[in-house]
Amino acid sequence: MTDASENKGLDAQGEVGVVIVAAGRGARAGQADGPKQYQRIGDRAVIAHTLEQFLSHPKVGPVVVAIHADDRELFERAAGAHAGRVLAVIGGPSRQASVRLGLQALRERAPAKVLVHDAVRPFVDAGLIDRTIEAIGEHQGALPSLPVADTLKRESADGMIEETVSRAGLHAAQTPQGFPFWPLLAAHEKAHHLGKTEFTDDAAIAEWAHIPVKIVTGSPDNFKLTWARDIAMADQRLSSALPRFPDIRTGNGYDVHAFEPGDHVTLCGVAIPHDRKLSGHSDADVGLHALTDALLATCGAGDIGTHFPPSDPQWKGVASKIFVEHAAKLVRERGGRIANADITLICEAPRVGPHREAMTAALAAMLGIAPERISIKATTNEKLGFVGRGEGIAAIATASVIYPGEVPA
Ligand SMILES: Nc1ccn([C@@H]2O[C@H](COP(=O)(O)OP(=O)(O)OP(=O)(O)O)[C@@H](O)[C@H]2O)c(=O)n1
Ligand SMILES: C[C@](O)(CO)[C@H](O)COP(=O)(O)O
Repeated sequence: MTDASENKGLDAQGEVGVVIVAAGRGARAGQADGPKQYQRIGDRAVIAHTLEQFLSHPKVGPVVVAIHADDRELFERAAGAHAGRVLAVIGGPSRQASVRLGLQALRERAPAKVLVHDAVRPFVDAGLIDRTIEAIGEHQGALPSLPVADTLKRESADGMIEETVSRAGLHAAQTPQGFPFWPLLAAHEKAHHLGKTEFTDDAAIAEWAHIPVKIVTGSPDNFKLTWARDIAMADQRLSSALPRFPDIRTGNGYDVHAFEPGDHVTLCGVAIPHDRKLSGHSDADVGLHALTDALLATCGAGDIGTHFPPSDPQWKGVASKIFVEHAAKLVRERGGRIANADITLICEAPRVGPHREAMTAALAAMLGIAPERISIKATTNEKLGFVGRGEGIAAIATASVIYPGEVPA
């Protein structure tokens, strides 16, 4: 459970505890693969978003989450690192029962105030939490709500309109609903003992127990995920905003091969007639070797020698295409998408220009990306050094890959 050290969890009147109810089955949302609080929206589960809002709030102290007995694993997986910062208790057969059990788990800690929130309202924000906490008095609860905007109709048993109901003074209730801790716990326990189980929110129990409740301004964003379409809408909203810190990685590679007697060189997958060949264990395609290293570098997967040791006879004379395709496969297995690849060949001869198009097409096929995402350039070394003396060919390569998720903080 979170602790209240260093003033965290304290407001002017004392500690603020939180009960998040997450034990429902989500029958109306009808998700086949688990209750709505564990559905993924954006990059995390609904409940992870909700927990984050409370756990990052400076006035929030101990947090209890009421979960269903069948959902322990789901909860721990969905809440991730947050799971260790809250107390998970088993909820009851109704929201009301889950709230009571959550409040009872806070009894020992006895915070001055308590907020009760639906796990399935992931768009609660710090301002709303603040407004609610501030409005809680020693003998008064606080309810965020919005005035009803639509005209209201009562339906008759035969599906016709029976009457138009005035919306004057009507509000749609949201959570978190805030209360002084002891009066709310007492009201819940009394209702339980009297078998009163009809309350759909805590403000209704407070009303029954004569605890005055003040309205604070809710937030239109703080909607409850009730139906499947609400989950889809929440996901769309978050996904369109993501990612804020996209995980774009760049890798580079460098390789050199010396000339030896022969009649062609293979560069970027294309055989080019020449008066010598490049020496090497494989086909010595220096451009593809540099690119293989660049791709592997984007996911920390070692280098070409790690995967294809020159000491291994099975790679003797093979086309270097298989090295690049292997590296691209490792990238894809990690969810990566290759954004572009850029190779510079450094040689006095042969001339690369006439083969550039064929090289680009070959690389596009190896990487499974569009040709315009590939750049192949060549330069001489101005007759300087080993390249300038025509002793061999060097290549440098850069690859950019976008991986799923965000760069961790
Ligand atoms: N026995 C229950 C029932 C509901 N809740 C929680 O109360 C919140 C609001 O309830 P609702 O939207 O009605 O959720 P469900 O009960 O899961 O939905 P449904 O009624 O469609 O089954 C949710 O966070 C839900 O997990 C709970 O903790 N315990
Ligand atoms: C608590 C609540 O979210 C306030 O609007 C609502 O009452 C929950 O009701 P439901 O019947 O469980 O959807």
